[in-house]
Amino acid sequence: MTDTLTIRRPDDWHVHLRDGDILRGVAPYTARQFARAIVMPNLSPPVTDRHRAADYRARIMAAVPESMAFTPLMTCYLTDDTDPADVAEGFANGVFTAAKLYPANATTNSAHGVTDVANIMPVLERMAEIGMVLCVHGEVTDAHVDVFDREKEFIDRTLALLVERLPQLKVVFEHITTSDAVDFVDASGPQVAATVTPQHLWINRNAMLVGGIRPHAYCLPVAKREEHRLALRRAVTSGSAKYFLGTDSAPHDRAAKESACGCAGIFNAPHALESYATVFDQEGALEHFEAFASENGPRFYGLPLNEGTVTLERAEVQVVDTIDAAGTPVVPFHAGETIGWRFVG
Ligand SMILES: NC(=O)N[C@@H](CC(=O)O)C(=O)O
Ligand SMILES: [Zn+2]
Ligand SMILES: [Zn+2]
Repeated sequence: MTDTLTIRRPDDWHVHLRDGDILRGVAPYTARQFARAIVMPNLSPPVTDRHRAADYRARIMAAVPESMAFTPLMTCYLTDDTDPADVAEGFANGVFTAAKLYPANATTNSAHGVTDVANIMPVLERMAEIGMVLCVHGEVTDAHVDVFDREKEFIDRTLALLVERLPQLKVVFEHITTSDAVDFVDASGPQVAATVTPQHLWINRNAMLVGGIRPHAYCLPVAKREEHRLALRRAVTSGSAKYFLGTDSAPHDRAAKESACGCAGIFNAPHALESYATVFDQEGALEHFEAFASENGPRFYGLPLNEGTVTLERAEVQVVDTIDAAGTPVVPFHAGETIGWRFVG
């Protein structure tokens, strides 16, 4: 049995660091484990152009202790009015690493998102030309579609057509939650990849709804049936280069989640790597963990692999009930539970 695990330093290809005080409270948790992170642009107001992205990047750098070598990789929040030239210039200048498609009103702070992918075709065509990655929150927002079917519907109505229309465009289907998404990614060419969160590998929809309604298990896309969780576990541990680590760590004030209309999002940054490692261990697939955490992502994005390593050891770690994120109480994923791996550094 392996009792320590040393891997190339990993990256997080999808994280919400927020802004203001809570940014200072949460960013060090990500910077402690990951060399780089793709930072989501769904602030209020959203990060819709290269100037806002450069300013936000500076605020993130200021929030991370200097002793931590961490590089935030910025994304452009696409709207119906995004200027292709601004996106391309931001990419050329190294301000943007990717652009983010939020279907309007699909999730937290997505009201300014795209109402119809047809509206951003010129931006997407330009991105395909310059090799810039599109990150996608893949859910339809049609009120008639059941919330558990929104990811599958998005594949059928939007994503399949987009990939067919722009075969060169690099697309990350983010935080996938269904076997339908796994099937789609597996059947697509090498320009389509996916991230998977720790929570979707750990919980199914029962975690949210059995024995009481549990707001800290609520995120979007919502956790699905057990068969989907198992399909996600098989996908990430298969050794396929199409899957990589993206936590979707999404902190919200405890009170905003424990509410009559609780916010979507799970704060998993404090023990993200240990949570994933435990899954790979349980599946007998630790040999594929390093590629998932540290290699598949940078190769897909066309970025260098990190130098340096991190080490995990087999040990019982008790996860605290609440974290004080610079004044905001936030409940972490696995709160009150024990995880079987410890992050050494
Ligand atoms: N995942 C979530 O449930 N919430 C995210 C938004 C998102 O990634 O969809 C957030 O910003 O809170
Ligand atoms: Zn999302
Ligand atoms: Zn997210």
